[in-house]
Amino acid sequence: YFKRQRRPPGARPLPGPRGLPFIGRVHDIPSKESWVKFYEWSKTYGPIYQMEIFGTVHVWISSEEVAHDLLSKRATIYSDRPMIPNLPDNRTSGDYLALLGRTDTWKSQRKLCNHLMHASTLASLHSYPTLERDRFLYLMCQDPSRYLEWIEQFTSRTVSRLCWGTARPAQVLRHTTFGLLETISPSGALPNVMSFLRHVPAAISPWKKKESARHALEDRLFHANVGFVAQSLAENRARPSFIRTFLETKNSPDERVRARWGEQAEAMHVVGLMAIAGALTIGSPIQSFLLAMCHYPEWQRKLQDEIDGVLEGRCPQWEDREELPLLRAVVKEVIRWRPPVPTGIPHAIEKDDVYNGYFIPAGATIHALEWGITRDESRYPDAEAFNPGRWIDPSFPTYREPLTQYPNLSGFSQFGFGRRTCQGVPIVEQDLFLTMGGMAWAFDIRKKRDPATGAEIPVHWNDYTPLLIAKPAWFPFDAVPRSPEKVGRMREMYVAAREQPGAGQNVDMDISQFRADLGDQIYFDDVADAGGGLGSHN
Ligand code: HEM
Repeated sequence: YFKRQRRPPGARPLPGPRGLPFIGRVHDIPSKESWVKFYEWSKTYGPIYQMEIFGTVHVWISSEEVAHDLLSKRATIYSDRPMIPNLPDNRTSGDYLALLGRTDTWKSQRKLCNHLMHASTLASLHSYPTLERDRFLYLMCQDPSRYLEWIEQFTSRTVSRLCWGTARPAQVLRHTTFGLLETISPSGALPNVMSFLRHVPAAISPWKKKESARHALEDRLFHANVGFVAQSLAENRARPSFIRTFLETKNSPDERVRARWGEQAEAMHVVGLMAIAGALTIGSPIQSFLLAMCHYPEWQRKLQDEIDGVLEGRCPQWEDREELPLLRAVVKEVIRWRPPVPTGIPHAIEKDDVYNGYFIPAGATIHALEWGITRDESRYPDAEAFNPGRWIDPSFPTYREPLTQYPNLSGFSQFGFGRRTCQGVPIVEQDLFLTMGGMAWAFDIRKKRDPATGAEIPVHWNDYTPLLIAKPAWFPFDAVPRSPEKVGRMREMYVAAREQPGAGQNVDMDISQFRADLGDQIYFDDVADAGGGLGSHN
């Protein structure tokens, strides 16, 4: 009744599936691949529809145009974030930039993040993704069946180096970060599904206990990392990193520069969030690339032809990007075909609004359904098919020139909308170009064959994990080195990468306190590079 009273005259409620009293529409949302169900509803109710879940209005958008109309053009009221029941202070605590409400803390953290990303293109951080890619290729060559472990090591080590100049914190970072994913995912910890459970007192809530232990460990890790960089800087041996850039700015003789970027504690959280985002997300498209190569060998051949033709046997480097448009198209198409954040990261609306005659109430949670957006047939004909050609063939609506520059990931819908767009795109772009290009250069990825019958062992098509960042379930495949010379070259690249500063020669960060804490709960990859491991978190 009150909701009806708030609705301006003439405005209609958005269409959408009806819910049950009190609980709303939760009973038939599947726990796996919920985004497919949300997309199916969009075919019945249109590109924007709503449903209620435990009293909260959720609006689902599966059109890029509508998402831009609301989240970008009306960003003044659509840039807040909803409260996460299992992390109720997410909007105010300042710990996680991406989850903050539209507060002053969010504004200053976003500015700092921009500054660090910009400054990093000037500093010599670019060597880290290449070094880690070289290590990754060698490990893949040793044992491709453990690809989940190698990919997680690649993403967390690369981002650790970018953030703190050392790969040592990578495994502890993995441990804390995958716990956070469960804490914040709508289908993760139970209070996010049944929001009333957040009122269970901390003393008896298993979810609150688990989250508080995880958070305490993460806090210690981030303090230790910043302490390590500060000490290295004082001893004049700090390697390039986001935190080093920040600390150097704080040492500026100009008082205004010193004041501009806030306090060290804030930078610690901003850089911590960058590390979390990098460790969590980038593995998804790397895994989806392997899946795509199993299903679309013809695109693997075309990609190899491009790399072999242009580079004459060399492994792709970041400097080669202008000359490899098909590789950039593959990177973009993998993200379109299997969106890493299929349900998007929700925004919240701060004031009542009317859009095309439909009422959207203040406080509603707004989801840009990335899965639906990538299935729009008018923009992506034959959307279910993996077709990198759509980015480089002029007959497709997504084609854009010049091919030395396009396709690229900048402004891609899969990185969000308006004032909350993803700030990590340059890192993603480089990591994916190097790993996907490196794998196409090094291996023939293909379905395994049964040794007894010779028949192909089937690989799933779309079996993805259910959390906020979706990854394909493990599948068997062969990664056959394309020549003995390439095996030798991979070994050389691996050895060269190990000899770089930061791989154990210089004085490096001491993580023994975490080793003592976590014992064999996690695997410290500096102990034995290619052995051990407790399985990935996928
Ligand atoms: C494949 C990799 C990635 C994907 C698909 C991705 C996607 C997204 C999406 C969908 C959002 C939400 C946008 C919105 O609310 O409209 C987001 C936010 C964000 N991402 Fe990424 N991201 C990726 C990697 C990264 C990396 C490596 C970083 C590291 C710096 C990063 C930093 C951020 C930050 C800081 C935000 C929050 C912005 C804000 O709330 O103001 N992301 N990302």
